[in-house]
Amino acid sequence: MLDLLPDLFDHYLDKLSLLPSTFISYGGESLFYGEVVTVGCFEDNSKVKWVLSQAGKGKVLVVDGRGSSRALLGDMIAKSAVKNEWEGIIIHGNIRDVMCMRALKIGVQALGSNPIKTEKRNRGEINIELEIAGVNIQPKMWVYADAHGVAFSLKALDLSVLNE
Ligand SMILES: O=C([O-])CC(=O)C(=O)O
Repeated sequence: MLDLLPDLFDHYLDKLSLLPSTFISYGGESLFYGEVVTVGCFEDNSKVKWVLSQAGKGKVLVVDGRGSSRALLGDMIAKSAVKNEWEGIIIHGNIRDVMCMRALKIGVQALGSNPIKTEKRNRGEINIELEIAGVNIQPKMWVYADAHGVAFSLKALDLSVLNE
């Protein structure tokens, strides 16, 4: 299965909030979903690095870069996320090492790329409520992503109905 969002919206239109931003899929997996973990940060990806060094099976990290221009994710941090079994990473901001990302078995979506990394000064917050492009995002919500974009739901949706 490579397309998820069209069927998901056919079944669950009222339960989903689609992010209006245009994300680019950079990871080796274009379709991914899971329970939301959040980070909010500005020009400092210390918390992104720390969170992705923890166990992530069934989870997707959603990062609000709050208008940061420097890269909030690179290949080393993404490799650590793969090792720790994260399903995916969604960055409302930029990433780097974009060609390496394609080889990694993980979903990565971001607004764009920037070759310069941030300064790690341990600033930023983990598991806070985010407001991205008018969509309220809370930890433990569920997120679904594919080439069509990124959509959130309050609870996990039953995907078995999509094959009916
Ligand atoms: O360390 C960083 O900020 C980003 C990076 O280059 C990597 O993850 O490889």
